[in-house]
Amino acid sequence: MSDNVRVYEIAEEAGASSNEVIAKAKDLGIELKSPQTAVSFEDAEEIANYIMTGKSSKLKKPAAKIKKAAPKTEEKPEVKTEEKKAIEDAPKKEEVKVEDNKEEEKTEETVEKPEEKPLKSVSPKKIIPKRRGLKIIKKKKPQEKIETSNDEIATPASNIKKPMKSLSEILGGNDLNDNPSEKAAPAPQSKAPVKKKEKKKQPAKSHDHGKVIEFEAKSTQEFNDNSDESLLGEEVVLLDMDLADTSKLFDEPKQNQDNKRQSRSSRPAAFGNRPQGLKRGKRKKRIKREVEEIEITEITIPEDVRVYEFAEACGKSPAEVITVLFGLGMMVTKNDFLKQDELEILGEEFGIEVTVKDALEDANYVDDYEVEEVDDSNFVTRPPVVTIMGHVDHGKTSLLDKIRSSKVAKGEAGGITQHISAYTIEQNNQKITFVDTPGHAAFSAMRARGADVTDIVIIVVAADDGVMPQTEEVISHAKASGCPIIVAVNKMDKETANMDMVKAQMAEKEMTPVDWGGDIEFIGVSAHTGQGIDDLLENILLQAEILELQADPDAKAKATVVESLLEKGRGPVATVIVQNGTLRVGDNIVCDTTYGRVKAITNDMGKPVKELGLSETGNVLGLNDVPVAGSFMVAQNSDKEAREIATTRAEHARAKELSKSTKVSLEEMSGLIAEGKIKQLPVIIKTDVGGSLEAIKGSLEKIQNEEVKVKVIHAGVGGITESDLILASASEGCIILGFNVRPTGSVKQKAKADGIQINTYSIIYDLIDDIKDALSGMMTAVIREENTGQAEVRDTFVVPKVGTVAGCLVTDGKVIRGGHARIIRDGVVTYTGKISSLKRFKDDVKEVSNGYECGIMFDKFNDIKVGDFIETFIQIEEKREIDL
Ligand SMILES: Nc1nc2c(ncn2[C@@H]2O[C@H](COP(=O)(O)OP(=O)(O)OP(=O)(O)O)[C@@H](O)[C@H]2O)c(=O)[nH]1
Repeated sequence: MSDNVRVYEIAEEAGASSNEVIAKAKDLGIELKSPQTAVSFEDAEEIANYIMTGKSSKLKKPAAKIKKAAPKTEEKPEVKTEEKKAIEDAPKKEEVKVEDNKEEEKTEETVEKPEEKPLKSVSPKKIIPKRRGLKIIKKKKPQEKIETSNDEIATPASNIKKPMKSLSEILGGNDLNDNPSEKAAPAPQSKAPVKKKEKKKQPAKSHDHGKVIEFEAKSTQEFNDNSDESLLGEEVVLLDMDLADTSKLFDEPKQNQDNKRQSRSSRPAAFGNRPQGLKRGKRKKRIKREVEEIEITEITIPEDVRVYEFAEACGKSPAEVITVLFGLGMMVTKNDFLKQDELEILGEEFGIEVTVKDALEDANYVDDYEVEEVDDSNFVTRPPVVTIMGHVDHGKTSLLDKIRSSKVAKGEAGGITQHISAYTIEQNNQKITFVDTPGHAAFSAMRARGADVTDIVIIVVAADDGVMPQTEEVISHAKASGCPIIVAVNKMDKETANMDMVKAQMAEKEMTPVDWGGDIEFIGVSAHTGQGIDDLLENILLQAEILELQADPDAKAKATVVESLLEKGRGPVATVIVQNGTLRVGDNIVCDTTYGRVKAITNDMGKPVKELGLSETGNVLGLNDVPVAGSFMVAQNSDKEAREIATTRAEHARAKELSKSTKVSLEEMSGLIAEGKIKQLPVIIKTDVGGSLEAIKGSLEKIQNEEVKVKVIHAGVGGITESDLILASASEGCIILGFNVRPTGSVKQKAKADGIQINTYSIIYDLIDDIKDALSGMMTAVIREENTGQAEVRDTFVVPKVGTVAGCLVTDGKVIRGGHARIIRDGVVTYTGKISSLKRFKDDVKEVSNGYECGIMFDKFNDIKVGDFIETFIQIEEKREIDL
């Protein structure tokens, strides 16, 4: 009740301007400065009433009240007629009002307010108008009520004297049949309404609220005399409406509802009583109702949505979402990301259609490119991109070298192709781009990527070796790529070369040669002599012709990154194959999460070029970071555009990474619990090129069993830096693995000082073997038992304060002091422990051999019986190796 009302609010209520309000307030002796000035509710009511009725108790203070009371008696007939109407309407009103249970709240407000009034103004008359929102109507006999109400009004004096009732009193005393006179108590309330009604109906509303009680009461005495019991069996309806409202209930139901809401406002009754109410309270209620009423039937959410975000979108609580998933055995917390299947389940459960929005919708630069740039009207034939795959040492690099007449293999550490590289050659004035893939199994992921940009796959099989395990793997990858396959049977120069053997083995793998009725071309070649190479190239071109490879050379460039590295002095370098358009120096490019401007391009021969055409390959400089091998490089209209796409994608990638770390299924949870035993070897991997990085990371992550595993804390392209050392020191036992990178100067010294182990490698097998050894060392040793001997208990001696000594004969092997032993009685092991004392006669001995007698005592065990057998054994710790 201490709330204040601002002038503009009064103006709004009274339908006047703020200035008018200020002026009228002045008449009442209330000084108001501006529309923002706050006044008490009492004053506000006075002012509003004064504006609307032209009358106010504040104009003539105590006298006015009396005056008001007086005309009331004269005017009562008028009141009565209205009241009569109300009573007549009452049964109808009941039906409507009964629905609104919240009416009780209103009555509480109305009772409190009048109680305050007597403190201020002496006369109870003043109080009575404050009562509002109470309408006590007896359900039956409405006619009687009219009569009684007439009588009541005839006794205004008693009403005036009547002190204000509490809510309970009012409720308890409104048996209208028995005590109609008590309703007279609020009679003075009608003074204001009566006056208002003299002028016009509208303003009267505010003061009519309390009248219903009034007209049904006969006398204050009766009112008081009423007991709660008197209401038993009667239906009492409490309405927060005045007479004017009552009529509106039927005429304008909507407006009436509004009134109901208003009256529920926490505003003081005197002012809040007004039909229009104050806006603040009103708005609140409305908003609440609207929220409740909205039924969510469909939602659109981003791909990575957390439980609480989903719950919010559905208008549910996170607990409801968690409960549903929990019921299905999925353990989630409110911060966990929801998977696709979980979203589907939840959608079904809540009856909500869930649409998953692509989080990268605005940064899907590859899709956008396809839509905007690819125009088949400009298509021309493009050179094929060929990937050579095969088992290690079957001669992929040698073959490519022969084709290009260069010796790439020589420079490679350990003679192994460490990463994908691409080259373009010309055959009969037609270009062919080759992609060389490494032979090691660790690079299988990269091979799969290689096949993605590939038009034709060449599987190299050594004619002397035939199909090897990796050949089989390669076949699967090649088939999965859907590309035409050509088998190059290499090393045909060798005496042991056996084309038919290769064909037969390949046919077993559903790679039937054309001359055997299949569809795979087998070309015998020799990387050494150059035999069959032309034939191979001709075949490639033939296949390309069949494929009708086409692209638009005039479009903006789209290329695939087949390799990436960080080069000192040059920055990030991406080896790309152009798939559409022409990539030029100066192009603004985006490459997944990286972006930049093409600073320079070098072709596969290392020569600077201005542009790369269709299917051509080269190294691109100018990206802000090392891109992921396999990502698409697309030219953008502006630097800003490129940056925005890359930034959005980088943020999304980060969120994804985060989501991975928080997503835990029930299955994983139990795994994690068991993981208390799992030992992790934290590593940081640094490599010279992106391809090696991924391959090493992938291989290391695969090295794990139920007990040990590698935990890659960080993996990056580039040299080992101090920040790597900081990262390593934060993780106990972390090893830094450098592949083709080495720590220098301060980094080396700091690592030594901090005791951080840095292992560098140039051969991937060595790195993997080292890690396997390290993991094996971390595995718990297996304890193996080895029986050493057996002794039979022939006698027992109890030595006071010492224990029982078993007099034994060693029947097998030897018994060792301090060794482990089992006591076997009737074939059952009754004790397992350690031999604490071993004697021959009186002497302590270390061991007693087969056929000799001895005295044996056990550690804290004396229950030894004649006829028991003592089996002795030793425990041998055996180191295990990680088995992969
Ligand atoms: N006799 C003979 N030897 C060959 C031929 N092609 C390759 N070699 C030899 O086979 C070995 C392996 O050749 P690479 O070209 O390195 O084989 P790769 O498949 O590229 O091997 P990785 O790079 O380790 O995957 C080398 O010693 C070559 O000299 C060939 O046609 N005839």
